[in-house]
Amino acid sequence: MKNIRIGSRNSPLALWQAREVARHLQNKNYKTEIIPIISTGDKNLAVPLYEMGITGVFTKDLDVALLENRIDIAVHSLKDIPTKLPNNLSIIAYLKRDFPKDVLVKKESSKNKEHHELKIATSSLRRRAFWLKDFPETEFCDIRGNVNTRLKKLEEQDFDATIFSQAAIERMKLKIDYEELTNLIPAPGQGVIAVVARTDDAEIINLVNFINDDETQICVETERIFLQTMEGGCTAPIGAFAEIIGDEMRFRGRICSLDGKNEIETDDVFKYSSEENFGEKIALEMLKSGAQNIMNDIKAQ
Ligand SMILES: NCc1[nH]cc(CCC(=O)O)c1CC(=O)O
Repeated sequence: MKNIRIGSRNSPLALWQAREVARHLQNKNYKTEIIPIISTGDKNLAVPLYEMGITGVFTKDLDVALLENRIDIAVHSLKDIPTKLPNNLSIIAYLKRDFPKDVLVKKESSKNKEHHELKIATSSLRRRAFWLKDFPETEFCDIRGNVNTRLKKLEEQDFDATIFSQAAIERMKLKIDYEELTNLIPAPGQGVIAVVARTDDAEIINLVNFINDDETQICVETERIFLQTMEGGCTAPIGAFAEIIGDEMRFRGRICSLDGKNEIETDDVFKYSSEENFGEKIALEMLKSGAQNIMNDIKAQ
């Protein structure tokens, strides 16, 4: 039987996610091999991602490995995958979403501080802007590195708290206290593990198909088309979260100016269909009702 070569970034979270995909495949008696690949985004930890000016810093090196046939599939956090993939690469499966939310982690000595008193370390434009909307006085600083590195910096450096994806903390089984941030709409695709392969590799596509979760796919494809329609190639604070409730979809989307002062938000419940993706329609309506102005301001800065 074919040995499936799984490419992964070298971080503990990425490797956990790759092993999760491997476990599904092994359950069906497929042989797997995990091949760690150091990504551009992991090599340069000094610069915030939004300043690197390129998308796909975490995925590019694995894309090349796929196209050079050094691996058969690449496993990624969906939110790290740009909305447009290189020619001949496609997302071929989404694992069931587990934890979509962001969480706040405070250091022990700051645990009694209120939200507006915190100095927060994050390099996410979205987390910063959305937080500033509710607590405009908050001080922020940049932080990079994997989850463990960021937790170590939290203990050692001069800030009170940082914001993580809950999925990261739960997958790594970290024993730390956190607070769920229900107001902070997650990044499109957050909390979802995705598998990328060569579009013309029918054998792998058929073989991996069984791990796809259909509900997750419908939700994240809506979120990602929303993102793609909104951003037009520029990094902005954009959140999107879709969930299926009965035979309806609830979709929450938000775009915010960098300082959190202007924002356009939507919270809709509608009958979804697998033929029509509502993400584009919702984004176009929001662009008309003010989101375009916010995007233009962000581009000008
Ligand atoms: N930006 C880095 C990143 N990309 C995916 C995850 C976690 C897994 C996920 O949310 O799917 C993280 C860490 C974080 O946001 O704290």
